[in-house]
Amino acid sequence: MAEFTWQTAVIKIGSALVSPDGTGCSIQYIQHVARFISECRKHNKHVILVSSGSVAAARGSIKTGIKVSASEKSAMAALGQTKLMTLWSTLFDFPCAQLLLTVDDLNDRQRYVNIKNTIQELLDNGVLPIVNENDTVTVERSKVGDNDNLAAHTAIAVQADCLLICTDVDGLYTGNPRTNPAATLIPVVEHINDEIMGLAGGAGSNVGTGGMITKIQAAKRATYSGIQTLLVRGNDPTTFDKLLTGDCPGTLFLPEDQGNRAKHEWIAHTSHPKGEIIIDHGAFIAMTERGASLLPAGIIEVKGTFAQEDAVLVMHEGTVIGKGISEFSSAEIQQIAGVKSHLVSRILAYDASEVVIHRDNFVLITPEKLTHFE
Ligand SMILES: Nc1ncnc2c1ncn2[C@@H]1O[C@H](COP(=O)(O)OP(=O)(O)O)[C@@H](O)[C@H]1O
Ligand SMILES: N[C@@H](CCC(=O)OP(=O)(O)O)C(=O)O
Repeated sequence: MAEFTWQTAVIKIGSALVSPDGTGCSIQYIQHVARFISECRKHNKHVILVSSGSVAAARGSIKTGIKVSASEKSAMAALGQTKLMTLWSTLFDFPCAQLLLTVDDLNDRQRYVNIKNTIQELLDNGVLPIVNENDTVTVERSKVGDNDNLAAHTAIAVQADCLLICTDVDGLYTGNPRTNPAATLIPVVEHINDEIMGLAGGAGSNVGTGGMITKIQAAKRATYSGIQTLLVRGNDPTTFDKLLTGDCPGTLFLPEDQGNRAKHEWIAHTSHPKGEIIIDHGAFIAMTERGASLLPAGIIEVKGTFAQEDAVLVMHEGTVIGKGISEFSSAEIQQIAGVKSHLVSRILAYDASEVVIHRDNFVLITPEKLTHFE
């Protein structure tokens, strides 16, 4: 069994653990998770909980058709979230706080920073942050869609050093253990490649949403950002006894790359680009070989409509070379594209930055990496 240590963990609990029979919510399994969280906090570790189960908790309380409509599901989420928070609160002798997030919150730089600061403030005050997707307001296009990936985004935002995903199987198997008795548990994954992605099937219960696919996606997102990710069986109390002794049961996904900064992680993995800036060859060489910032003189064209501080793609000869935070809106860039930096303030009639994308707000991205995180 591998060993692992951590200081700040995001712990994700699936619906199957919150609602073992798919209707309502029960402390049957989550009491063990709560005991683990309380023990960790006594050892000065920071924990953020991402809890699924609001929809399952309300099943049977909202009249629905055979096929649950979007509004029925939203109503269930709204009602069930209250049940969920109440249940968790009864299991701790410290306060809990509710954070309901959407993908728009994570993609907007200002809101993302606010989420990070809010969680830090709660942790500093001894409060347990409990996160869920805001299913009441999200529509398909704005959903993270599953709490596995939401937990990974949260771990990146708070710069956690561990993502712990608790589910109803021992870990990642070579096939779905429910349907393939020959499937064996994989204790350690050093690199998440297509073969590993191919092992995952869908949800194992009628309450789960993400299945193993979203767990591996989440593990890839987190490990790309230097965050070790552990997938364990959360409905077995001995799992948490082992974790408390530093053992790690289940499947440990090793971090890919230490040292990424939180901003670069957000730029590369979480932000959704709102437009494109097409640059000339001189700017391409400067940015890819000399680590330079993007100056207005190197801009040929701007596409899309975006505001200052939005994430944008940087393009050269039809190829994405990276993502960055723009210091200017698309309208302003239309005015300053191709001009020398010392003329920018005169053209825009205010004391403006002389760079369009500062190097610290830019991440070179290969097309493969970009594809993965779209
Ligand atoms: N390769 C695999 N290894 C382990 N479990 C798998 C695999 N492929 C599919 N599964 C299924 O994924 C399920 C866990 O995902 P899910 O039902 O969404 O649980 P949760 O509610 O915890 O998110 C397991 O119960 C199992 O049936
Ligand atoms: N936001 C949803 C959770 C969706 C979800 O990801 O569920 P699961 O796959 O069980 O972790 C809810 O609270 O029901």
